Amino acid sequence: MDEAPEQPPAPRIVVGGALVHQGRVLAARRSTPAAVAGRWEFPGGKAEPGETEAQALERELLEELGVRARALSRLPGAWTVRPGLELRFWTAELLAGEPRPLQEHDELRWLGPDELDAVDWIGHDREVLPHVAPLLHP
Ligand SMILES: Nc1nc2c([nH]c(=O)n2[C@H]2C[C@H](O)[C@@H](COP(=O)(O)OP(=O)(O)OP(=O)(O)O)O2)c(=O)[nH]1
Repeated sequence: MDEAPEQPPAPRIVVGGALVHQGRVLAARRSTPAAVAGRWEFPGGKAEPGETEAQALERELLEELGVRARALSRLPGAWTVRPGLELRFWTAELLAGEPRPLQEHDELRWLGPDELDAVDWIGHDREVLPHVAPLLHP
Protein backbone atom coordinates (compact mmCIF):
# COMPACT_ATOMS: atom_id res chain seq x y z
CA MET A 1 0.00 0.00 0.00
CA ASP A 2 1.29 3.47 -0.89
CA GLU A 3 2.07 5.72 2.03
CA ALA A 4 0.01 8.91 2.07
CA PRO A 5 2.17 12.02 1.61
CA GLU A 6 2.80 13.84 4.88
CA GLN A 7 0.34 16.69 5.33
CA PRO A 8 1.11 19.49 7.73
CA PRO A 9 -1.47 19.53 10.52
CA ALA A 10 -4.31 22.00 9.94
CA PRO A 11 -3.67 25.19 11.87
CA ARG A 12 -5.87 26.19 14.78
CA ILE A 13 -7.94 29.23 13.79
CA VAL A 14 -8.22 32.49 15.74
CA VAL A 15 -11.17 34.63 14.66
CA GLY A 16 -11.09 38.41 15.19
CA GLY A 17 -14.41 40.18 14.82
CA ALA A 18 -14.93 43.58 13.22
CA LEU A 19 -18.14 44.35 15.11
CA VAL A 20 -19.83 47.17 13.21
CA HIS A 21 -22.67 49.17 14.73
CA GLN A 22 -24.12 52.48 13.59
CA GLY A 23 -21.25 53.09 11.19
CA ARG A 24 -18.47 52.48 13.72
CA VAL A 25 -16.31 49.48 14.56
CA LEU A 26 -15.36 48.25 18.01
CA ALA A 27 -11.67 48.19 18.97
CA ALA A 28 -10.56 46.50 22.18
CA ARG A 29 -7.35 47.10 24.14
CA ARG A 30 -5.74 43.91 25.39
CA SER A 31 -4.69 43.64 29.01
CA THR A 32 -3.03 40.23 28.59
CA PRO A 33 -0.71 38.50 27.63
CA ALA A 34 2.28 40.81 28.12
CA ALA A 35 3.37 40.50 24.46
CA VAL A 36 0.24 42.34 23.25
CA ALA A 37 -0.94 44.14 26.41
CA GLY A 38 -1.81 47.77 25.70
CA ARG A 39 -2.34 47.18 21.97
CA TRP A 40 -5.68 47.21 20.21
CA GLU A 41 -7.37 44.37 18.37
CA PHE A 42 -10.64 43.04 17.10
CA PRO A 43 -12.10 40.96 19.94
CA GLY A 44 -12.37 37.22 19.36
CA GLY A 45 -10.41 34.10 20.05
CA LYS A 46 -9.58 30.53 19.12
CA ALA A 47 -12.14 28.22 17.55
CA GLU A 48 -12.77 25.08 19.58
CA PRO A 49 -12.73 21.68 17.83
CA GLY A 50 -16.00 21.19 15.94
CA GLU A 51 -16.94 24.87 15.99
CA THR A 52 -17.33 26.91 12.82
CA GLU A 53 -15.47 30.23 12.66
CA ALA A 54 -18.80 32.05 12.93
CA GLN A 55 -19.83 30.07 16.02
CA ALA A 56 -16.44 30.67 17.63
CA LEU A 57 -16.66 34.41 17.07
CA GLU A 58 -20.21 34.67 18.40
CA ARG A 59 -19.22 32.68 21.53
CA GLU A 60 -16.10 34.77 22.13
CA LEU A 61 -17.97 38.06 21.75
CA LEU A 62 -20.49 36.87 24.35
CA GLU A 63 -17.73 35.75 26.75
CA GLU A 64 -15.43 38.73 26.31
CA LEU A 65 -17.92 41.57 25.83
CA GLY A 66 -21.24 40.24 27.13
CA VAL A 67 -23.05 40.90 23.84
CA ARG A 68 -25.02 38.83 21.38
CA ALA A 69 -23.65 39.31 17.89
CA ARG A 70 -24.00 37.63 14.51
CA ALA A 71 -20.95 36.83 12.39
CA LEU A 72 -21.61 38.04 8.83
CA SER A 73 -18.75 37.36 6.44
CA ARG A 74 -15.05 36.68 6.35
CA LEU A 75 -12.67 39.46 5.36
CA PRO A 76 -9.79 38.74 2.95
CA GLY A 77 -6.47 37.53 4.28
CA ALA A 78 -5.00 35.21 6.90
CA TRP A 79 -2.04 35.75 9.23
CA THR A 80 0.17 33.31 11.13
CA VAL A 81 0.21 34.44 14.77
CA ARG A 82 2.71 31.69 15.52
CA PRO A 83 3.28 28.29 13.90
CA GLY A 84 0.02 26.34 14.00
CA LEU A 85 -2.17 29.35 14.82
CA GLU A 86 -3.84 31.21 11.95
CA LEU A 87 -5.68 34.51 12.44
CA ARG A 88 -8.67 35.38 10.27
CA PHE A 89 -11.12 38.26 10.48
CA TRP A 90 -14.88 38.37 10.11
CA THR A 91 -17.40 41.16 10.16
CA ALA A 92 -20.16 40.95 12.73
CA GLU A 93 -23.27 42.88 13.71
CA LEU A 94 -24.53 43.65 17.20
CA LEU A 95 -27.82 41.99 18.09
CA ALA A 96 -28.21 42.80 21.77
CA GLY A 97 -26.30 44.32 24.65
CA GLU A 98 -23.69 46.99 25.28
CA PRO A 99 -20.09 45.74 25.00
CA ARG A 100 -18.10 45.72 28.25
CA PRO A 101 -14.47 44.63 28.72
CA LEU A 102 -15.16 41.48 30.76
CA GLN A 103 -12.04 39.43 29.89
CA GLU A 104 -8.65 40.07 28.26
CA HIS A 105 -9.44 43.77 27.57
CA ASP A 106 -9.32 46.89 29.72
CA GLU A 107 -10.77 49.46 27.32
CA LEU A 108 -13.16 49.52 24.36
CA ARG A 109 -13.67 52.21 21.72
CA TRP A 110 -16.11 52.61 18.86
CA LEU A 111 -14.14 54.04 15.93
CA GLY A 112 -15.55 55.90 12.95
CA PRO A 113 -13.92 55.88 9.50
CA ASP A 114 -11.64 58.81 10.37
CA GLU A 115 -10.52 57.33 13.68
CA LEU A 116 -9.09 53.98 12.60
CA ASP A 117 -5.56 55.34 12.98
CA ALA A 118 -6.24 56.66 16.47
CA VAL A 119 -5.26 53.49 18.33
CA ASP A 120 -2.13 51.33 18.43
CA TRP A 121 -3.36 48.23 16.59
CA ILE A 122 -1.63 44.86 16.71
CA GLY A 123 0.20 44.70 13.35
CA HIS A 124 -1.99 41.97 11.82
CA ASP A 125 -5.12 43.91 12.66
CA ARG A 126 -3.75 47.04 11.04
CA GLU A 127 -3.38 45.14 7.77
CA VAL A 128 -7.09 44.33 7.61
CA LEU A 129 -8.20 47.93 8.24
CA PRO A 130 -8.50 48.73 4.49
CA HIS A 131 -11.28 46.13 4.35
CA VAL A 132 -13.01 47.52 7.43
CA ALA A 133 -12.96 51.22 6.52
CA PRO A 134 -15.52 50.93 3.67
CA LEU A 135 -18.04 49.42 6.13
CA LEU A 136 -18.02 52.57 8.29
CA HIS A 137 -19.65 55.97 7.90
CA PRO A 138 -19.48 59.30 9.75
N1 LIG B 1 -8.59 37.67 19.57
C1 LIG B 1 -7.66 38.23 18.78
N2 LIG B 1 -6.39 37.77 18.84
C2 LIG B 1 -5.50 38.36 18.05
C3 LIG B 1 -5.83 39.42 17.17
N3 LIG B 1 -4.69 39.80 16.49
C4 LIG B 1 -3.68 39.00 16.92
O1 LIG B 1 -2.53 39.01 16.54
N4 LIG B 1 -4.18 38.12 17.89
C5 LIG B 1 -3.38 37.11 18.58
C6 LIG B 1 -3.27 37.36 20.07
C7 LIG B 1 -3.19 35.97 20.65
O2 LIG B 1 -1.83 35.54 20.61
C8 LIG B 1 -3.97 35.11 19.67
C9 LIG B 1 -5.42 34.89 20.08
O3 LIG B 1 -5.50 34.39 21.34
P1 LIG B 1 -6.73 34.74 22.31
O4 LIG B 1 -6.12 34.90 23.67
O5 LIG B 1 -7.58 35.84 21.81
O6 LIG B 1 -7.56 33.40 22.24
P2 LIG B 1 -8.64 32.88 23.28
O7 LIG B 1 -9.53 34.04 23.67
O8 LIG B 1 -9.26 31.67 22.67
O9 LIG B 1 -7.82 32.57 24.59
P3 LIG B 1 -6.97 31.38 25.16
O10 LIG B 1 -7.31 30.12 24.43
O11 LIG B 1 -5.54 31.82 24.93
O12 LIG B 1 -7.33 31.39 26.60
O13 LIG B 1 -3.99 35.84 18.43
C10 LIG B 1 -7.16 39.88 17.13
O14 LIG B 1 -7.52 40.80 16.38
N5 LIG B 1 -8.04 39.27 17.95
